[in-house]
Amino acid sequence: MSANDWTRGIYAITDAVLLPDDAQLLGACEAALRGGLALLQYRDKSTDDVRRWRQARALAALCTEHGVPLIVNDDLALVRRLRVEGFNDVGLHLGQRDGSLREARERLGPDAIIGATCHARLDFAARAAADGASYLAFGRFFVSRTKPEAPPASLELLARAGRFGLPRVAIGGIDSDNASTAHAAGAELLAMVHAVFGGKDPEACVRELNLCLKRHAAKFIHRI
Ligand SMILES: Cc1ncc(COP(=O)(O)OP(=O)(O)O)c(N)n1
Ligand SMILES: Cc1nc(C(=O)O)sc1CCOP(=O)(O)O
Ligand SMILES: [Mg+2]
Repeated sequence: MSANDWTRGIYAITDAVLLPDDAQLLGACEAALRGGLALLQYRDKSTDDVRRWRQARALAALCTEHGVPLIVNDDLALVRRLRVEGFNDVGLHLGQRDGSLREARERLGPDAIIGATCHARLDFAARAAADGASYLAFGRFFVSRTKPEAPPASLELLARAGRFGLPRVAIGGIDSDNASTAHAAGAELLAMVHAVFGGKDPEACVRELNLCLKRHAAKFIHRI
């Protein structure tokens, strides 16, 4: 099991354009992990199965060293293969068109982390929660450089999504300027691609994001 609490904090997502080869991918992810991630997602939309397996396996080993769960985007078969190899902390993220969450839960068992994209829809969130999701992802909340075409969502949705009792992920254009706003609106996890992997220093960037969250939490505690 992972040593850290994965249910709150910074959730970094890889990008094959920003990190085009193994050395860049692993170097940037190791730096981000040193900065203090709650979760790392391997997101590679290519059909290069050999590369996807090699990279996912290397990331799973890296995440195990840091006690942070690796989440694989879209690909249940890849997650199952990694878990057979002993990477028991590897989980899955599914969008609305990525197959049945209920079936993924049956195949991966009760302990696997399985996340669901809910866009701006509480009905999607209700179904995902009933089907066994571990977290619910909403967005996009801001202008996204990685996925500008993702449907927009407004922050007030996050408070209403609290009724499901699952960690809420905010995604889409999150950065150090707006992270505390999304956190204040109810997101326990802040997912981002460009803010972490679009710059030169993922470690410093994740440290700064964690500081933003800490400062925000301290302000809140001070007020009550
Ligand atoms: C944490 C998180 N939230 C949302 C998504 C988007 O998933 P999806 O809608 O399936 O789109 P793709 O990422 O597959 O293009 C995500 N990957 N992670
Ligand atoms: C993969 C993805 N899904 C989104 C959604 O809204 O469902 S937004 C997004 C991209 C997030 O990247 P960035 O932090 O660079 O905006
Ligand atoms: Mg998907």
